[in-house]
Amino acid sequence: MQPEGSTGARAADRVLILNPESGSQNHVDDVVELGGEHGFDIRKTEESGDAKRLARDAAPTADLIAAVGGDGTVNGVVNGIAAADELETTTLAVVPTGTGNNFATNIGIRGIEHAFTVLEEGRRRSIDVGAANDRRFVNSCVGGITAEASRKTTSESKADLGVLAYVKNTLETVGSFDSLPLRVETAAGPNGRRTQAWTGNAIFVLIGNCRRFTGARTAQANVEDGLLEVTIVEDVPAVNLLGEAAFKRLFGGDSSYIVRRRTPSLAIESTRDAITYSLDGEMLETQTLHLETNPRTLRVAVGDGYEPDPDDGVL
Ligand SMILES: Nc1ncnc2c1ncn2[C@@H]1O[C@H](COP(=O)(O)OP(=O)(O)OP(=O)(O)O)[C@@H](O)[C@H]1O
Repeated sequence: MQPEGSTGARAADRVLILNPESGSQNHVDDVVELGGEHGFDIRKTEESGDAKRLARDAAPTADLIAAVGGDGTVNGVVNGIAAADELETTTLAVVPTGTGNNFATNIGIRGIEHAFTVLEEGRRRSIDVGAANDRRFVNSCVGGITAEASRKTTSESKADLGVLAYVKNTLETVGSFDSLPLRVETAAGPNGRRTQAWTGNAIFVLIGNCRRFTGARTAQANVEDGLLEVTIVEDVPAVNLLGEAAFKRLFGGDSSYIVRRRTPSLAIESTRDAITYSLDGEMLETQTLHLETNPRTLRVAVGDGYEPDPDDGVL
């Protein structure tokens, strides 16, 4: 049986992986119609894990895979393409139908129709992919967010703060904060940067591939430099975190609670319990995490607004 939206001959070349439950869930008809017009074989996710499985199955024959959903769906699709070992031969397109859509925004995709224009006419760029133990991420990996706070974060807050919305919600919903006793070791990097170790109590550790953590939603990092942007939020007295302005100040340039590093790889060891990490919004619990970038390994269709190096990126 041909899957819904299939156009036969080109079906295996172009596969669209659609999460019908993402965002406000009213995008399905529009996407199925546009996908059909653009020659996509359409496969819908039915439960957690499907985006990865469908992408892994499609990648060996597909030239172009469109991930339709939010950051979690993009994450699943990228993990699936990686599991098939097809990162360098399959192009990823993103059709943003999630609530946050951080990654889509960073690569210059403005909406559903625009995404289809971009996948036909847009530039292709090869961007860095983050690896965290055996999983991949494109945007960010954040330790210290609770799974419950992550689930309860509103779309308005995500639209305002991006992934920092989860951090803010964790601060607001967790009564007494247990800080994370960590050892963070960053590898030697360019410009004479040497291996460095940081040991102490943190409340969050944030690693950005596509994203840096300055408090502004649009703080895109250079995604083609082979480096991860590491932000450690040191144990802060709770009183310093009250209110929106205080929260944004915490991540500001002159914050005394922030340690920043840029590195091609790092290891984070919790000296107590396992920590919950959010990889593009998908959870992972572990005591030891090894992170690295695979420089310029994911081919992505990008919009005109995408800038590989949004600023000189000096931290
Ligand atoms: N058919 C489905 N039913 C229920 N959950 C699903 C289904 N398909 C995928 N999922 C789950 O949806 C989540 C991904 O949602 P996604 O992140 O793409 O959208 P979102 O949360 O609305 O947007 P964003 O992450 O950008 O805020 C994953 O955790 C996945 O397990």
